[in-house]
Amino acid sequence: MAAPLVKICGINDSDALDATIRARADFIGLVFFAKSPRHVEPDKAAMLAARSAGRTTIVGLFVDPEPDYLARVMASVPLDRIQLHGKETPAQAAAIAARHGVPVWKALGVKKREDLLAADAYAGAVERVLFDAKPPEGADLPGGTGLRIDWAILKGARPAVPWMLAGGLDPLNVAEALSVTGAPAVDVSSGVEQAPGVKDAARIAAFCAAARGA
Ligand SMILES: O=C(O)c1ccccc1N[C@@H]1O[C@H](COP(=O)(O)O)[C@@H](O)[C@H]1O
Repeated sequence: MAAPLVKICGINDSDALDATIRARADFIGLVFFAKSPRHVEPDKAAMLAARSAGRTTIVGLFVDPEPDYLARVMASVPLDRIQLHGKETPAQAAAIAARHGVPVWKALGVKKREDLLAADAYAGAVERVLFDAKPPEGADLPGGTGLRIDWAILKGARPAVPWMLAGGLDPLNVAEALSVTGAPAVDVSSGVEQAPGVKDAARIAAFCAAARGA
């Protein structure tokens, strides 16, 4: 089986970026959501993108973005992918991809097996869906919380769109998560931090190694 693709999300400073590039992560995520402890302003994001100098693929994470805000970020930060982590419909996701000429990923909250069916509606609209744990009702953050999906739900899952596993992954559990679910790609944020919004270089390296060794 091919090595899984790895995304490290919530990169917000040069040290974290450099650690992620050293660990050869396939994707880095920049969070554009003011309520997140990982939020980056567009000018800082542009600096991080320039520093990465094409050595990784940059994913911009948005939650139900206002069109003007998304356009402002896209004008100053060379994002390779747009990840939508709110309640965006397939039509909205397709419109964002068309308007900005960038493939879109759509995060879907999963608590039970039927939740996986939501992926099918995004076929043709997005490049990839991202299965994340469903946040509790009324939660401030729709992701980046360390909550985990019951991986057994994903056993044998064959969504109509390429997919990625997220939610509560860390260096110690990612190999088991991959082995139970067969996920082709994984995404982590809080599991490679020493405090909310503060990435840990050793945990980033350990996560990438564990995912590739799985
Ligand atoms: O990382 C954030 O702060 C964030 C904010 C709003 C929506 C999503 C966010 N992160 C994404 O959430 C999942 C799971 O994160 P974790 O590993 O459980 O902390 C992941 O896809 C992040 O990209």
